[in-house]
Amino acid sequence: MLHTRTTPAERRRALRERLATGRLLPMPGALNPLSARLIQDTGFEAAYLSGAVLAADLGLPDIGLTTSTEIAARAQQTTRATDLPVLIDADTGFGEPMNAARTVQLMEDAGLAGLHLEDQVNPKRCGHLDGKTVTSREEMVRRIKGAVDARRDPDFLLMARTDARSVEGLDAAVDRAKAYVDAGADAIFPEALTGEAEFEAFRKAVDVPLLANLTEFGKTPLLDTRTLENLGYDIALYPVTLLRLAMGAVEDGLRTLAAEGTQESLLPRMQTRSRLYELLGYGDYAAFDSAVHDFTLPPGT
Ligand SMILES: C[C@](O)(C(=O)O)[C@H](CC(=O)O)C(=O)O
Ligand SMILES: [Mg+2]
Repeated sequence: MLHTRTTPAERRRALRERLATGRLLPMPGALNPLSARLIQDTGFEAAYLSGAVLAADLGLPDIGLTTSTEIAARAQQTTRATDLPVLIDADTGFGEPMNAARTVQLMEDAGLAGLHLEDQVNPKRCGHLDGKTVTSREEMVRRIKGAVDARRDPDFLLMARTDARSVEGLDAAVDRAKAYVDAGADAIFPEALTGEAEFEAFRKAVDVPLLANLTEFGKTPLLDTRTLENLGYDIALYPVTLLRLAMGAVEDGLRTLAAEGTQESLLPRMQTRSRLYELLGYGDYAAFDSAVHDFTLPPGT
C-alpha cells in the first residue's frame, strides 16, 4: 500500500550496485508518477525524469523555462509512486554553479537517486537540435564542483552531460568528459553522438559509467541493447519514448472520438479498469480497510 517500501538511501545504493555489475541498465523516462509505477511493474530496474517531458507536461518547450523547485515537486510525486531508483535531468543546474549546488540538495530531498547536469548555456535546448552553445570547460567544472560539494549522500549519482560533440567536435567533447570526471562527476552522458565509432571513443577515454541517449527523431541512431552492451555502455536511456507513445495514442483517440461519436472502437487499445486498479494496488488498500474496496468488477473490464 502507498507503494514505497524503500528509502532514498537504499535506492541510491541499489543504483550504484546495479551499475557496478557492468550490465547495461535500460532506463525509460516516466511521463507521470503512475507511469513510473508501470515502468517498475514491467520489470525495469530504474526510471528517468526527462527535462523535455517535465516541460512538455506543462505545455512548455524544453528551453530551460521550468524551475528547479517545479521539477523537484514533480520528482517527489514520482519517487513516492515507485521503489525504483530515479535519475533526473537537471538541465544546466538552473543558473550559476551555486544554483547547481542548491539543485543537488533539492533533488536529494525529492528522493531521487541521481541527476545529470549539462554544459549548455541558458537558454538551453534539446541536445539533438542545431545551434546549441556550450559554456567554457572551466564554467562546467565549477558547476560540477559545486554539485559535488553540496551532495550530502555520497551514493547520490552526479552525472555530467556534455553537449560539445555537435558544437566543438568529438575530440573536444571527449576532453571535456575527462575534465568533468576529474572534477568529481560519477558518470558521463555524451549527448548527440552520431554512431558507434563515437560511442567507442568515449568508452576508451573514461572509466566511469556511460549513458547512451536513445531519444527518437534525433541525431543518434537507435542502437539496440545488445549493441550498447558490446560497446561497454552502462545505461540505455529512452527519455521521451513513453510520452511520444502516449501522446500518439491520445491524439489518435481524440480524432477517432470526434469522427465516430463514440469511443467503442478504441476500447481494445485502452488499459482496462481492472489493470489500472491492479497497478494502483486497490487490493492492498482493501486488505487494510475493507470499506475501500467492497465491490467486484464486472468480467472483462
Ligand atoms: C534527454 C533530454 O535532455 C530530455 O530532456 O529528455 C532530451 C531529449 C529530447 O529532447 O529528445 C535531449 O536529448 O536533449
Ligand atoms: Mg533534457
